Amino acid sequence: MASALKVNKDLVRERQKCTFDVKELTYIWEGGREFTEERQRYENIVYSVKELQDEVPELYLSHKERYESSIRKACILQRLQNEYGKKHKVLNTRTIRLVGYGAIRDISPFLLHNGMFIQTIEGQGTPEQQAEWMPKAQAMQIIGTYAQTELGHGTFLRGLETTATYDVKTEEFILNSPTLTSHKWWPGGLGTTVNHCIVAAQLYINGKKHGIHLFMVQIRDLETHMPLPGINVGEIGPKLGFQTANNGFLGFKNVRIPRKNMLMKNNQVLNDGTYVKGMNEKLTYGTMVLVRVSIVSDAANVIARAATIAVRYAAVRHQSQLKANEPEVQILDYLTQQHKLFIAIATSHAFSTTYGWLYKAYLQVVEDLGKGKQDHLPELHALSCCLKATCSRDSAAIVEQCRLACGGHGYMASSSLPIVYGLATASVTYEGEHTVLLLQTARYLMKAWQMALQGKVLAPSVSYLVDSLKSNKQSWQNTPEFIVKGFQHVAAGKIKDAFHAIQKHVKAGKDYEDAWNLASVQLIKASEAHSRAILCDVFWRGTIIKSSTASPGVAAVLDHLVQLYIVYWALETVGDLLLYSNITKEDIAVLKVKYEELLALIRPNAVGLVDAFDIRDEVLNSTLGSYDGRVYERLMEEAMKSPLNQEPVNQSFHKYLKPFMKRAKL
Ligand SMILES: CCCCCCCCCCCCCCCCCCCCCC(=O)SCCNC(=O)CCNC(=O)[C@H](O)C(C)(C)COP(=O)(O)OP(=O)(O)OC[C@H]1O[C@@H](n2cnc3c(N)ncnc32)[C@H](O)[C@@H]1OP(=O)(O)O
Ligand SMILES: Cc1cc2nc3c(=O)[nH]c(=O)nc-3n(C[C@H](O)[C@H](O)[C@H](O)COP(=O)(O)OP(=O)(O)OC[C@H]3O[C@@H](n4cnc5c(N)ncnc54)[C@H](O)[C@@H]3O)c2cc1C
Repeated sequence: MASALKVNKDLVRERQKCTFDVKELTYIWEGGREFTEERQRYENIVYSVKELQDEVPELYLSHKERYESSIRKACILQRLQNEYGKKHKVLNTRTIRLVGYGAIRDISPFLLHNGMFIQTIEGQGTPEQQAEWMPKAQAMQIIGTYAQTELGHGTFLRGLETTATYDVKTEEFILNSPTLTSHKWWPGGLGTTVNHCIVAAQLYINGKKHGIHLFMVQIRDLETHMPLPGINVGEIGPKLGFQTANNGFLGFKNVRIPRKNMLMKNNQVLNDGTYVKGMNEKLTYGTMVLVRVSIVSDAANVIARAATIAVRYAAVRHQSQLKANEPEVQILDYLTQQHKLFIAIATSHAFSTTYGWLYKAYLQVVEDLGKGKQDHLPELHALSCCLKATCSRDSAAIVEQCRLACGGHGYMASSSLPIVYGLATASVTYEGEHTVLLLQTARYLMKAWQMALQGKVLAPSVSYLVDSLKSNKQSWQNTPEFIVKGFQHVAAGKIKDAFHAIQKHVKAGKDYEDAWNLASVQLIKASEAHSRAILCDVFWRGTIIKSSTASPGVAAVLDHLVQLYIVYWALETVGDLLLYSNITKEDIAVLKVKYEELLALIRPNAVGLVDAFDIRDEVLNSTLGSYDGRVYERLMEEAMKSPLNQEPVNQSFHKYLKPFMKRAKL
């Protein structure tokens, strides 16, 4: 943090106004004091390494230079992380990712190694396979990625075209990419970084197709890094964001791998080619479930970054007068600005709380699966799909809202908001495209509704459907509990409507699949409403638990945030509430007043709330959002780093402009 002397006076004043203990909220936000202190300890190590500091801002480097710089830094970070793990304890993935941003600025080319390759060996490998590959992968003697998506298919996994054909004679699989569209396309690190891949391919034994399975494949020589025979590998080029993720393509021509390289925790292929089916074929998709759960946490973190930048900037920035002859006001004092930004703070807390709840459910399912029980797997799949979809989409919308809330300067790359948006919007697509995942949940919701009609016991996350089947005669109350119930009524109403829409099309003679497609806009709306009901319910209940041990000051701000989140969404979806619940026009008028009161209550704590996210300047990397609020000085300092400002006259003047002007005179 900058010394108090240099801090912008508006920020000093804002911090003096704060009514709660910022540190205490940081500990709550991060899941406990020990996590915060660990992260801070690791940050102090990482950010004191001179080699990780940029001489030239990353954005002025070429595509190739940026990649080389990110690899150099990723190697240093990995070494620091390993050393830290040996000396203290293994760092959690959130800390690794967060601190990594402060050095690499964009995505590490090792993200997929650390985020999916290792997890897949762990989740899909037999104990023998884990014993062979885990130590090497953890020590980075082998570097890998998760290569599933192809040019032709990302969503429809059953349509993947890469083949793995078992050769009984040699006890090997032969990998092939039979078409252009079967080439792997997108995997992070695949371009020029990794030497191993987990490859998703269609398994064939004696001409019979057994569907998608995962295979460990070495693609580059460990000494020379040259692609191995039969491997066609490269990088896919620049994208909207993720520039240093080193996404790549990959094709196979008769590449042979030993039988033991198929990940066989679930399904197996024996020496003689006998295929042994596992407990549930969808367990092959297990890593994706874990990453979808993690994306809820990622969404919370990405919003926290954008909110920190935008709120601090709004405290420093003065523009226009509220009253004539009075000084220009801090833009944070405009109610519309508070409306744009405070929901960002509240949403970050909502997602963080929901992640804690979802991750616990994930761990429970993993434990159950270990005992051969898979009862809660469909519920987890449904929850992870709709929450990943909703949280990633909301995060992209909120980051963009924060950027717009910074006016013109939010468009500057040096604000960091464009790069943060690039991260957020990518997550809407990767790990299961938004609409597609909402439809997966809708499939579950349709079954749940059918079960509710049959009077069967429902899983906890959909048990509200039973209540909504009973007629709801209670009058509306403007309490958080009641509004959450209102969201559940909305979700149940939309689920019911979508269900009836399908039935109507089926009765009219359509196949179920066509009826599904015809009802699919309603189906995604039902899924979204279900997500919102879950988010509000979990956030509300989670906050009560957190507040019960917090100091009064912190408990009060947590209460303001959760109420703001719930009331905001009630007002955003007021039409739905009018349709599906007992809310009245008068209740809505009361909610509008309540919302404005909450904005006023949060206003004095706005800067304190984003300070409590405790995001270091290195991670923010923003001219607008740094702790000291030296916005204008930093904008000018960063502009001066432009290569175009390193010489008084650029050569293009003599080469093009001057001759052009001369010709123009004639
Ligand atoms: C400096 C620091 C260093 C770094 C440090 C790093 C530190 C570590 C970082 C830590 C980590 C942070 C990570 C964040 C960022 C990660 C970035 C990731 C990048 C992106 C990666 C990717 O982007 S990687 C590819 C993802 N690509 C998909 O995401 C495909 C979607 N496509 C499907 O996933 C299937 O295609 C789709 C649609 C289900 C249909 O699958 P299908 O056709 O086979 O199935 P059907 O639809 O027919 O469904 C038949 C029945 O299966 C049920 N079911 C389906 N799936 C199920 C499942 N998973 N579990 C249970 N049940 C399932 C379903 O519910 C039905 O059940 P029922 O019959 O009872 O109704
Ligand atoms: C930054 C980034 C990193 C990535 N990293 C990896 C990686 O490391 N490894 C990897 O394997 N993959 C990776 N991917 C690929 C990613 O997982 C896929 O792009 C994603 O799953 C979406 O699939 P798709 O591209 O085939 O989209 P498509 O399915 O072609 O989507 C196009 C449109 O079609 C619609 N659509 C498709 N199917 C349906 C349906 N059934 N019903 C209704 N609408 C439908 C979608 O809603 C969307 O609007 C990455 C992608 C990105 C952007």
